[in-house]
Amino acid sequence: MARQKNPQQQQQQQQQQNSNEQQGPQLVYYHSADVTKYKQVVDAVQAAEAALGPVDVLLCCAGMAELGYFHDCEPDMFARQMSLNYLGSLHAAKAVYDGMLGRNAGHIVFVASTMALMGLIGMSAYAPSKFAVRGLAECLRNELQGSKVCVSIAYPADINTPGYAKEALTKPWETAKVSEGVRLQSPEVVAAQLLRGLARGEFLLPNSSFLIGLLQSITAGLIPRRLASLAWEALLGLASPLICSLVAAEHDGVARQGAARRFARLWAAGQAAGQGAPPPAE
Ligand SMILES: CCCCCCCCCCCCCCCC(=O)[C@@H](N)CO
Repeated sequence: MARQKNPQQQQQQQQQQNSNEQQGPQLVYYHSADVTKYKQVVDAVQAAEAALGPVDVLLCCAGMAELGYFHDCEPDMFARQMSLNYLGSLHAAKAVYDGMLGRNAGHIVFVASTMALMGLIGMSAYAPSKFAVRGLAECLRNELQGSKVCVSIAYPADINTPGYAKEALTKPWETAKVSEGVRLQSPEVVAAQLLRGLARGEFLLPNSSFLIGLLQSITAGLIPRRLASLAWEALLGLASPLICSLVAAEHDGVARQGAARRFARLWAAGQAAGQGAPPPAE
């Protein structure tokens, strides 16, 4: 947890900011916590606020991806993903929310994923946990109208981190193949892009991948737009049904290629039990 200046309150805090800079280097405080446990998150926020003062910007970026074919995933895995990726973000937001409203200042930033905008083979536990983060962010965005607390969300694609290396170990080849279409991003580039959007106070943060930026525009939904985005989206709207059909057809083609191998065990079991139709020929 690091304390950052709230872009919306820049002017108000400029004086304090200046005096902070005069006093010396930026202060950094950390306190590790398991975000799946609400009490631990509350304790971490309290400790951080005691050390540095009230939270101006909350960045909810704790998360992890557990990938695999739906039939290989234990029911517990779905609960774990919801607990970490969704409830983890919820707990952090909840822990700072009343304080931010009390001060009528603050910024809550959710780091979701491209997988909050679309579904993909191998992502049946992970994607819904990120869709849930989007749902929460959109609810809070609307609910916070009339206050000076604001909400933003980012939908980054694959980022080159230790977590990414770890998820590769269980990533179905179809998932890997489809993800190849979007370049692996460096954490620095993603973070810099996110901060640029934050400084502009936008709900939908910009994406460092052009393609995912397009997907963000196409799937932006019921949120307000700037005039410039309206014009761009209206144009894009003409082409997007075609673009989406082509991309989906590409993804479905990859999934079909793997079906015989992916479902071999289940189909064999069905046939052995005398229930199954023979697997469709390729
Ligand atoms: C205009 C439309 C273009 C659409 C192109 C879509 C291509 C799909 C790319 C999937 C990328 C996967 C990102 C997952 C990131 C993540 O959170 C992972 N680290 C978790 O596994």
